[in-house]
Amino acid sequence: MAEDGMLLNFSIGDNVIKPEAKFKGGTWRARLSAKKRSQHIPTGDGGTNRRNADSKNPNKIQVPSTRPAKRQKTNDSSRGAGGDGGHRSRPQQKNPHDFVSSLFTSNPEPKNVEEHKKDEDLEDAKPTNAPLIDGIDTFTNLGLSPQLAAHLLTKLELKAPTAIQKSSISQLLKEESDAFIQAETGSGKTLAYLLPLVQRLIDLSKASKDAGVHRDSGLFAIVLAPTRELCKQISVVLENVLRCANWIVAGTVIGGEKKKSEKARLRKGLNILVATPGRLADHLDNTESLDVSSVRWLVLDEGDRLMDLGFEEELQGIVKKLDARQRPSRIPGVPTRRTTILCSATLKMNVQRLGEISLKDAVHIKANPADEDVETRTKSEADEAFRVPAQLKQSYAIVAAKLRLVTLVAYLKRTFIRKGSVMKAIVFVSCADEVDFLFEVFSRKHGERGNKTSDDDEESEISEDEEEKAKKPENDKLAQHGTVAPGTAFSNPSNPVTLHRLHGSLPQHVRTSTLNSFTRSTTASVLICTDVASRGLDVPNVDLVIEYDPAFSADDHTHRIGRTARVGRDGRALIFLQPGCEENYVEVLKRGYRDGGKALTRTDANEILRRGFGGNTDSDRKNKNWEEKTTDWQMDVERWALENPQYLEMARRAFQSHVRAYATHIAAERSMFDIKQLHLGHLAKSFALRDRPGKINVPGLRPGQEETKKDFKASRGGAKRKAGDDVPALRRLARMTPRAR
Ligand SMILES: Nc1ncnc2c1ncn2[C@@H]1O[C@H](COP(=O)(O)OP(=O)(O)OP(=O)(O)O)[C@@H](O)[C@H]1O
Repeated sequence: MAEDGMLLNFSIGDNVIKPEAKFKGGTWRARLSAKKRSQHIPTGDGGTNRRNADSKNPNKIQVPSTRPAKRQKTNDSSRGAGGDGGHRSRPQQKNPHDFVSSLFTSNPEPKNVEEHKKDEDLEDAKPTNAPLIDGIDTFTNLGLSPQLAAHLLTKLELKAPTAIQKSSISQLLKEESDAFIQAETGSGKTLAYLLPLVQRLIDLSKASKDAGVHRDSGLFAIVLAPTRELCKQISVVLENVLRCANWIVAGTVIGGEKKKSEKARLRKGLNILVATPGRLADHLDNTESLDVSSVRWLVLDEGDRLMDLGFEEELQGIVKKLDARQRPSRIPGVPTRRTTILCSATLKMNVQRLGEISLKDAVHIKANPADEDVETRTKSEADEAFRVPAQLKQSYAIVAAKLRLVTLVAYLKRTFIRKGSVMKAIVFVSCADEVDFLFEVFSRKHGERGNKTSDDDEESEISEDEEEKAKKPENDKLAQHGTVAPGTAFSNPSNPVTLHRLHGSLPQHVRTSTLNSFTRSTTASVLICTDVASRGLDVPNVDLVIEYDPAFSADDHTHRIGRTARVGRDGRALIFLQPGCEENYVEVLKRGYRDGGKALTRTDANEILRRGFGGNTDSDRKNKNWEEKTTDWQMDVERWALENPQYLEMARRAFQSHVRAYATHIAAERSMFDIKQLHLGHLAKSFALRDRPGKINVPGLRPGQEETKKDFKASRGGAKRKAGDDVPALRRLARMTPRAR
């Protein structure tokens, strides 16, 4: 049943039916309280005592409430979990099971009622990031050597270039000018800059027959990327391409391993270096054997992100050192000036600032030169312009704060109901603590539960199946690290799902192996992660991206959903928005499409719950069984948290970090993600909390503002700034602990 425990307990005979007594005499107040006492309306101690007495009565029966419960009540606080910040005193409850769920009451309604377009009603849009299979455009036509083109075809199975590869290969092979490469996510931008680069080095080898190009010839190109994961990925693509020109040597310096081994690699000699800016800056200062005098190509992959993460100063330093140390090369054919290439799906005009550091008269390379020209649009239009692959089906669900967790689990249950329909899904959240919390909730073992639900017997089969799977040697280590586990919350006997978690606070080797495990997985898998996995990562077969917490900026959103619908494949994305100001974000989502957002649909939040927790029949719909089942699931998670102190602490931390992270949406979007509009009590419920944790150090919050401001100032003063922290103070604050990526 939906209610967890009793609403009213009373012994039969004494209390059930009683003739209504008449009260005469005394003041009206005395008459009223005598009447209330006779009707068992608890007043002060008397009520509590009666309840206690009744709870000991073996004849007690449970009577469901006829009145909808308005607010949750907890046994450990006088503050309402409804989150009104009030301090009304409530009778103390002795038992955590004496609790009334308010999951479906007092939820705000969406302000915009929109016509529901169904996914099936949408026409499939033609992919905009697929290879050009018209037969006219081939890698050889674009100027790549037959040897390299043959290698791409036979060894890497790349039959034709994508549109951005077509534009950039021809441009970068024939001209020395700096360039911005801007194209949708998953359109093959990595090869768009690597192929011309490798071709130029192959050409150099041919031009200098005597000396040839080998590892001692000098470092000719540096590729910088913001994260280690991305650097590793770029380096794998590069190694694969270089298998047809194995005299050209590439290497990485990205940190996370001993500097000594990186130094040894640099000393041996490299022709192409892939690096993170911080680590490269370090080696430029401290590693004598790193000779950059011959560097003629500098690529800044995810150039806008490099700016975002506050790498600006480091980049400026790197560029200055490259300029100062540049010397004429002894290898014939090496260009005299250095070419800088910036690359991203969301390159906007603000990146010109980065351009001013290092780019001169840069050419803007776009996938389709006939596309509307950025230069011809106004600055604000250009700033707003970001495109998502046309075949990507995006939807949004307006989900009330209290219903967020149950809606997520319902959606995932439904997604994985049948084997094979969805292979991999990524769930993005705003902070590391929330990743950890959701991972625990969704991989709960039965021993850790509170009360058993009727579904448990069915689920125990899944659990055994899943445990078998987790025994696989490759997952063993990760299971020990606690980053891979059976996703018990949405697995079913015919389709066990493996759960992964990833964020920036995990040790690097765990991050790498968790990501590898998810990438290589050939069975149903879910990755819960922060934005550490949003940029550039190329994981095959991601069918679905869920933005459980909206991204901190529209750009980040573009990159997140870009993990699906890559190189012409289909993909779906769902974003959770709360009723109220967040609904305005739909307009931002629409801007990502050329057609004004026809491929953007609204998914009904109740429908998600009904399909996840109930059935599809009309009677299911009518009798609202799904509401009870949903409430049971929620109550079960709440009990699990209540009964396990470490999980309760985890839930509280996740809630607090989430609220802090919420305050760090970019200024331009803060009116849509307004922290003052957050209903903290309701939100607590989606963290399995019956009461909202008391103190959250976020400026701008309603209760305890003075105290909050003090805390904010204190933490700002005392904060140690980490590399990669952002410039605005608020974002820095949020990154100190909660939003480690
Ligand atoms: N010409 C091609 N034909 C088929 N597949 C390709 C081609 N070029 C690249 N790919 C594949 O497309 C995938 C995406 O490439 P890549 O990661 O370079 O995209 P991207 O545009 O950089 O995406 P993001 O903006 O998300 O970083 C990779 O798996 C790559 O192997």
